[in-house]
Amino acid sequence: MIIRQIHVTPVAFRDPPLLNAAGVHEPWALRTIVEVVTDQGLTGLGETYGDLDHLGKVRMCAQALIGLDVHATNTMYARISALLGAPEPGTTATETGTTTPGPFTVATNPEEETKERTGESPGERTKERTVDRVFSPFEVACLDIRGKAAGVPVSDLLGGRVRDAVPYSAYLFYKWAGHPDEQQPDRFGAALDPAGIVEQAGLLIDEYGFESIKLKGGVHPPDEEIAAIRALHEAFPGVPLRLDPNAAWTVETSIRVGRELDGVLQYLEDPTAGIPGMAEVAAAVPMPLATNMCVVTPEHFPPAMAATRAIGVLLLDHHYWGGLVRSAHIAAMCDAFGLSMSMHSNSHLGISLAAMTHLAAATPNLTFACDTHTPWQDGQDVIQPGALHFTNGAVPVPTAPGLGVDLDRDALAVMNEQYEKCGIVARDDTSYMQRFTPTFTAKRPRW
Ligand SMILES: O=C([O-])[C@@H](O)[C@@H](O)[C@H](O)[C@@H](O)C(=O)[O-]
Ligand SMILES: [Mg+2]
Repeated sequence: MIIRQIHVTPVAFRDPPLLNAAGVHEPWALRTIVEVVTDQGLTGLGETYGDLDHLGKVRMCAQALIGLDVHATNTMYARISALLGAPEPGTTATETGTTTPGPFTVATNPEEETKERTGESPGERTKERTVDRVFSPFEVACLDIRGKAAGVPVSDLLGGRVRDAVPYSAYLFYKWAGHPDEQQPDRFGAALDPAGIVEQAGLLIDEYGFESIKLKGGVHPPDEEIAAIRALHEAFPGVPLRLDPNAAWTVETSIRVGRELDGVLQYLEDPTAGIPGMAEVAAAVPMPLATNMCVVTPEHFPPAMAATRAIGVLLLDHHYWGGLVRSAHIAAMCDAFGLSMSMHSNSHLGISLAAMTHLAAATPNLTFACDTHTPWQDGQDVIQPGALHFTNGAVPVPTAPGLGVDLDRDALAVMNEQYEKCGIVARDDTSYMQRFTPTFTAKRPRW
């Protein structure tokens, strides 16, 4: 099964004004859709970030994969590494480099970003992180093809599903009623205080049946966010709750909030920046700490696990851990270290939701409900309707061959046109926020 063509299409879709520590979501979210076509006419789908710099890398690397067999993912990874100037897989990295925009709310330069995560000098593997992100959509597309050729779902290629449906959590955001320039509230309305957050939770739970709740924090002073969590606890007794301020707090603030929310939170996600700070907090609060910020590459495991454990829960994300098979290896590592697992999300479409669902279904130790931004897409998608749906907050694992989703070519064309017209080329929550609040800074820690 030789790769003959690869189509790389940037798309944009409407995104509500969701608030976070970095600012606010712009009116359009970007993604890149990858289609791999083989000599036998089989097509596989992948989805990744849409920022221009990343898109350029995906396009450049796509050319280098033509002529390879869809099983040759090691060769694909090596070719992408070489093109992006990363060290050969299996050798020691010696250079620092640039990173593509990824899953982190705050855009920092790579050196500061690494320092923040690990508390150490810039990691030497920044380029490998970029390789993982660029490689991921191609790997997913190849697995889609391999599943179609073998007549089995992707979850079977990952070891087989251990659950028939993957639970997701209601991912709540503080938000404005609508984008200020549009002067029209969106259907989700404003959520700026505990009552608004409880109302939003009610809406998402009614529509999707979610049985866990995550609140994106780091927006209001911590006491207001504690009040929102308490209000959720009261309104939805027994429903597991998580709070994620994206490292907007100092170690002291994190410890205070963690202690105040004893018995209320299932876990506290990235309260503070860096492994050393997280370790200090973890030692002083009653609940486990989770992360998608301070452990994002294998080299972060040893410092995160040393002495006092910095984290108890890892949020997996195949978009930056290098695809589905590499993510399964990370899950094995979590098992070895006794870490629990959940799944991280950014604004995404249905190809990603399908890939996330297959991965979570085939990962026995991923036992916490996963994050998803799906409700915020509000029905917009590049896949044909019907293949994925939520029942009691869970997505039944597709059983059709491959990912089990088909591209809606008309929708792809419309979303590509939206990309061309929307005028956004990279996610920038901070600058968008500063248009309305010029004094806003994404400085961390803020409280
Ligand atoms: O969509 C957002 O604003 C989130 O804050 C996202 O960018 C984060 O990467 C993410 O969901 C998280 O868990 O940190
Ligand atoms: Mg997070």
